[in-house]
Amino acid sequence: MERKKRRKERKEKKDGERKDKAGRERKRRRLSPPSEHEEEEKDKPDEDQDQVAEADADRGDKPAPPKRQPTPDLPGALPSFPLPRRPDAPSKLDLALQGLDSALANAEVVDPAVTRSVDDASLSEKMRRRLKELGIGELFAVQTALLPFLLPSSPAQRALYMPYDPPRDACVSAPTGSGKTLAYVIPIVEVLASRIVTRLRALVVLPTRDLVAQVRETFEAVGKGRGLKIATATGQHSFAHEQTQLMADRSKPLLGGSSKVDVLICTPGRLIDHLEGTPNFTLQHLRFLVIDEADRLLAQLFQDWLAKVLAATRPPSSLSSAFALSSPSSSVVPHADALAPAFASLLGLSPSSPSGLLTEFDEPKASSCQKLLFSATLTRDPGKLAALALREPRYFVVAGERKRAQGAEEREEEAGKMDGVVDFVMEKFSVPETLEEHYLVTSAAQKPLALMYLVHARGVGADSGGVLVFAKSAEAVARLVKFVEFFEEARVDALPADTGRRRVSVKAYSSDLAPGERRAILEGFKARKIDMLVCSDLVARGMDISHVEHVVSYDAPVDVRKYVHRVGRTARAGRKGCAWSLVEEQEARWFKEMLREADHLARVKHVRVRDEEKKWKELVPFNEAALKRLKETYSR
Ligand SMILES: Nc1ncnc2c1ncn2[C@@H]1O[C@H](COP(=O)(O)OP(=O)(O)OP(=O)(O)O)[C@@H](O)[C@H]1O
Repeated sequence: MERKKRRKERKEKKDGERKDKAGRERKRRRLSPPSEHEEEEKDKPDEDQDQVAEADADRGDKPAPPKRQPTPDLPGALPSFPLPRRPDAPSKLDLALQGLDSALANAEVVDPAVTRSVDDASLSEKMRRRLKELGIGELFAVQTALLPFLLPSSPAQRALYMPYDPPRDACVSAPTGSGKTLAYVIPIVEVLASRIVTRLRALVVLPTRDLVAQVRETFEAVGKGRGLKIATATGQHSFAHEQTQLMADRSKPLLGGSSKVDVLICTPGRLIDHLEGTPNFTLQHLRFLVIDEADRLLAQLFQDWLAKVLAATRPPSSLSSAFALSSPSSSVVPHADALAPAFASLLGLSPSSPSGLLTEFDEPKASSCQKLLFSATLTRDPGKLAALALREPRYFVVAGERKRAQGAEEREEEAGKMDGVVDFVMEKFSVPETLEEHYLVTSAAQKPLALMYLVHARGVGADSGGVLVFAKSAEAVARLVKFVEFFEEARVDALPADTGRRRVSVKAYSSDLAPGERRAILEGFKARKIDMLVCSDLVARGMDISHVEHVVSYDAPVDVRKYVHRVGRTARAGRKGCAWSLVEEQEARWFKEMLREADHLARVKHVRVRDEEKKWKELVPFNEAALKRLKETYSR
């Protein structure tokens, strides 16, 4: 009884407290106006709530504070100010194009499928004939786009000097193997073929000696029979030898310089050596300055090479500074021979013949040098491009078919066209359409076996054309070559004597080798005497070996540019090719992230290999034998 009574008292007390609280709340509501929050909750339509939720999801952070509503206008009251609105987030396109050079925003996006018959291009009869002799009947997309720009139909715009209407510069971004070399070689040969006197009129700068040799071959092939003199300067020969090859007259200072060659193909280091140390070496007559693999060269600013080269193409401020670089004895009055028009003012500046009269020499004239930048991964870094002081540059972007097709589905045609620019600006590089890409995740210990599995179970190399294998360093290259040799010995020894016992022949190609050795190995590989070339990133850029069907990144590339250049050694000039990346387990996340950021992951197939697969198991004993021998060799 007593307990029941206490329970009843407790219940009555609680009810009383609850009533008091509700009463206090009612009173508070009567006294104060409804809060903004409450009002909004009441009035907000469902749509609005959805939008807020979407915006929150977009930002991926805490829910936004509720929106304030404008106070309703009361009769006779002043109109209320509109409440501030959160601006819409800028689109990917707006962000990418922000602060961008208008020339780049207006880049010409070229469809890689576009071609043009050599007969329809505005080329000389001699050039058409020569191209056909070389088996070139159709111009590729980058050539189709660039030729009308570099070879306008008006003869005045093909002139060697254009002091009053200088040519515009160009930046060209096109996939690996798309024919960028011919896109500049053909116009240069066509324009220079009209020259009477030999002057240094075209300078092509490349990052490696091997590329210099390759581009020289192209110039010689295309320019055959046109009388142009072509030379290289890479430091492979002595400086004195190069000087004799390049210079016609070094005995007396000549204002117009002297040259035995029309076209010079060189590496930047040796170019600076000649600018600074070869008397009468001048760039004043340059009509073309080509910087191929431009992003790599612009990143190599040793010796400040670019600033010096650009300065040498422009008229100097004084006669003495004109000769400061190549002639230490500036007191000697140079002979006034054929100066380039832009440099003609130097005569008026001559300290020995001060001229008070205004003549044609005093008319301002621009340098006729047209700068042309090429790369499959061209930089869009405004700082680096600004250093080039480009003249009204035109941008040409050969955009991947796949990216354009996707764009066309989703966006307007114009926006689809912008895709190429956006991809270029955002460093999402195109690879050839004919390229198939794969990656395999493996443990570090099983990587050598994974390589040999690709060779013997997936048709990579040997019987299917050449295979290029990239390793991370010269040392890694040497080691891998030894492993493959030991593996092949063990495999072939296990075969019955009547099976032909053909081994995969393998060679190293790295910076450890002398240039002559490298050339011989490359020739052997091109002649298919070598099946597998194991190399460092030395050949990743620009090297054109047409029969390479497979590229294997034995060590994963460190960035997406390296990836693009490595895989681009195959699937060139419209041929098919396969790229394989062996990725160690601990690198897999990073590798995929790298490709995802470049919008490229979806294109690269993940290949899975099971340990119990028959072919894999068959190769295990050879792998073990090779590793054992490798260990013995390196522990000696
Ligand atoms: N119009 C053409 N017809 C047939 N073959 C061509 C044509 N243009 C170029 N080629 C061939 O295509 C191959 C690749 O050309 P090139 O080396 O110029 O490519 P690239 O764009 O400079 O590549 P990378 O970026 O890797 O340096 C070469 O073997 C070249 O001879």
